[in-house]
Amino acid sequence: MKTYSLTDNYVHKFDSEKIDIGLSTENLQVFYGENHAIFDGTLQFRKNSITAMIGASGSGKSTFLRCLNRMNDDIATVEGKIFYQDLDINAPEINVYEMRKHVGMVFQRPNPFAKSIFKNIAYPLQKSGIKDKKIIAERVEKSLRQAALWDEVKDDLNRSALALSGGQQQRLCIARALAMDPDVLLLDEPASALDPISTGKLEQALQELQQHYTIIMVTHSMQQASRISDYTAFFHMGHILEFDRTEHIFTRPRIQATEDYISGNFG
Ligand SMILES: Nc1ncnc2c1ncn2[C@@H]1O[C@H](COP(=O)(O)OP(=O)(O)OP(=O)(O)O)[C@@H](O)[C@H]1O
Repeated sequence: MKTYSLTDNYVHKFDSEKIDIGLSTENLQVFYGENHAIFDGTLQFRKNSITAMIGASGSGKSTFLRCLNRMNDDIATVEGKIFYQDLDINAPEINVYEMRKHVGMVFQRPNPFAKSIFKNIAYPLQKSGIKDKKIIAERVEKSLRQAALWDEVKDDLNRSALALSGGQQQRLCIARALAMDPDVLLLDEPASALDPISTGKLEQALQELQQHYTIIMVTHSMQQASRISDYTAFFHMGHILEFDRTEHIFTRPRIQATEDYISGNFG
């Protein structure tokens, strides 16, 4: 395996006076016991954009992503700051349940509830205190439309979600996250279990959503990152070695490790 400098990096910084930032991290460090998994993760995620996180297996992408809505609370020690609308989401006064309504997450494997399509979305809304049936029905429809699933399921919302295809289930999970009205959507390899047609539909849905959300996505597919993301962060051994506009990363990266990774000469 080639060795690369871990201090030679380029992380583009936005002028936050001019550019809206949906989420940002400062000096994020993550430890699993003795294992130092993330070193100094300082990154800004632009609003109304898709940011892809790429890098080899074990480079820390999922660890970083999971910190962004505190999914690592019980399994790792997280140091540094994560800001959502000027709030440090790790501050003691933050209600994690409320915070996750603003920063939603979709996992690698679709994980719908063993309930109807309608209830998959209605149930979390009811749990969050919304009782009005009309509002719930409107939210179900809106989020299914946003996830580009409505046309495929509208005729039978009482069908079991488990009877949907994997790709449909993943879009249902996106709809479920969107129904809570988040600003930020985190996705951990959302298409890894999907066939190319389902992946295409999912990517199309994400590109529509990008107009209204801050989307942050871990992907193993460099084609996917280059097709749909606006910005790309390249991770290596727990370090963010490069962060820039996706077109720069894929056409003229500044860091040797990035160039080797995207051209398949890595390791
Ligand atoms: N729950 C955990 N407990 C202990 N160590 C973990 C845990 N999750 C991840 N790690 C370690 O943290 C490091 C980063 O792993 P992480 O899963 O974040 O990488 P990744 O880039 O997302 O990898 P992949 O692409 O394979 O999903 C690795 O050394 C991994 O072994």
